[in-house]
Amino acid sequence: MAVSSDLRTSEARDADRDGPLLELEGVSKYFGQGSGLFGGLQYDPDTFPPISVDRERVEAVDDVSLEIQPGETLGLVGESGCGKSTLGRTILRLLEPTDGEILFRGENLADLSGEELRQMRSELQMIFQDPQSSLDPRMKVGQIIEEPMRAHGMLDDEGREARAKELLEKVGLDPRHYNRYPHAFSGGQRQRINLARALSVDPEFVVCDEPVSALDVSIQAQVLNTMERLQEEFGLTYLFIAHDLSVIRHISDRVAVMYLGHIVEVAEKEELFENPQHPYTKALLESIPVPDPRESGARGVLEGEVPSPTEPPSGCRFRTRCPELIAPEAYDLTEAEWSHTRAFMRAVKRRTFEPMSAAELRREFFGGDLPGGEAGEIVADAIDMIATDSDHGGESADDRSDWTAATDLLLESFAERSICARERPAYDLEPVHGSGAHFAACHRRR
Ligand SMILES: Nc1ncnc2c1ncn2[C@@H]1O[C@H](COP(=O)(O)OP(=O)(O)OP(=O)(O)O)[C@@H](O)[C@H]1O
Repeated sequence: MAVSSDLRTSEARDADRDGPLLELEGVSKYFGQGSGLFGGLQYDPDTFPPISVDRERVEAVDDVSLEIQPGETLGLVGESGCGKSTLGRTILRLLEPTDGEILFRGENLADLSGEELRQMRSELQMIFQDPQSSLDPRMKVGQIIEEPMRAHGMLDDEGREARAKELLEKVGLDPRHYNRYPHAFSGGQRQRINLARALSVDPEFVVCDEPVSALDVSIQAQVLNTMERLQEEFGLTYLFIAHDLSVIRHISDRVAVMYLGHIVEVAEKEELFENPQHPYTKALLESIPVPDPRESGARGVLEGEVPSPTEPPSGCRFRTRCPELIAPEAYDLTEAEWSHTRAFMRAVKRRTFEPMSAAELRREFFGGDLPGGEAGEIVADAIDMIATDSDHGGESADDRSDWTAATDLLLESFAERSICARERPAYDLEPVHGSGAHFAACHRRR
C-alpha cells in the first residue's frame, strides 16, 4: 500500500528531546465551591428551598508534583475515586487546575492561547476506558479516525484517508474496514480504533485512562502489546492509568501510587514492586488476588474505609488506615504498647467489639497490662468510659455518647498527635533496584 505518512518516528522525536516532557508542580484540582454551571448545587426535597449551594469542596487532586520523561510509560495506580482520572484530565487541560503549574516541554500550558494552544492540544491526546461509548455509532471508522485531523486542519481529504488507513493497519486492524461502523467490531478492536484516532494527530503524549479494564483478560495483553509497539515506533510517552496492578506491571517503566488525591510513592517499576516503602503501596501489592483461590486471606489487608475527599485527614492522608502509624513522641511507648494502643483506638472508633468489662477490655486489647505513664492513664480513662462495669454517671454501658467520648479522647491523644497527622511526609530514598529516584510519602522513611 502506498502511504503518504507524515507520522513522526521515534528517531525524529529524539532530536528535540532534552529534559522532562511533562512537569507537574504542585497541581491541585478541587471540585465544588460552586464551580461549573451546576457545580455545588444540592437538591433536597425535605428542605425549603429544596435547592441549596453545597460549599463542600472535593479535594480530588492535591498538590501533586511529578515529572514524565520522554518516551516512558508512567503507570498511575490507586483505588477507585483516588483522583487518577481527574489528574489525567487536568494535565490535558480538559479540567482547569485549581492550583499549580503544568509544563509541557518546559512551556506552561496556561500561558498558551490561540494557534499555539491548538497546536499543543494535538500533542496531548487521551484514550478512555469504554471504547463502546467513546465511538459515535453513526460514524464510520474512517470518519472517526479522521475527525481529530479535520479539527486540527491536518492534510486534505485524500491525505486524511490515506493516513486513517495506514493507522488502521498500524493498530492491527484491516484497512479495508475503513467504511465499517463501530458496532461491527469487538471491544478490543474498538479500543484499537480509539488508539488510531488518538494517534491521527501525531501526538507526543497520550493519557491512557484504564484503556483495557473493560476488556477480557485474554484481549488485554494483546492491546497492551500493540500499545507498546506503537510507543516504540512513534516515540510516544504514556501516562497509563489503571487500578489493576498486573496491567500496571506489564506496561510501566515507572509507577506512581495515588491515595486520596496525593501521590504517595513513585519509583521505577522493579523498585516499586520489589521494594515498596509506603504502607499503602504494600497493602495494594498484598491485595493482588492470588492465582490459587484456595489460598485465602490475601484480600482485605486494608482496614477501614477511604475517608471522604471533602474532609481528607491532615498530614499523611493514609494515616487513618495505616498499620504503621507512628506513636506520638510525647509518650514513651514500646512498640508492643503502641501496637496495642493503636489497635484499641481503631476498634473503639469503629466499634468492632461488644461491650465488656474493664478487666476484659484490658485482657482483650492489652494482654492484661496497660502501657505505663501518661499514655496508660489515657487508655484507662477511655476504658472507663465504655466498660460495662464502670460508673457512667447513670447512663447505660451501650450509650453512644460514651463511645464517642472515648473515641475522641483516644484520637486526640494519640492519632492527632502523631507526626503522621501533623506533617505531610515527602522523602527521597536510595533505590535498591536500578538507579532511578524513589519517592515515598511516609514518615517511617524519614
Ligand atoms: N466533576 C466532578 N465534580 C465533583 N466531584 C468529582 C468530579 N469528578 C470527580 N469527582 C470526585 O473526585 C474524586 C476523584 O475522582 P476520579 O474520577 O478522579 O478518581 P479515579 O481514581 O479516576 O476513580 P475511578 O477509577 O473510579 O474513575 C472522587 O471523589 C470523585 O467523586
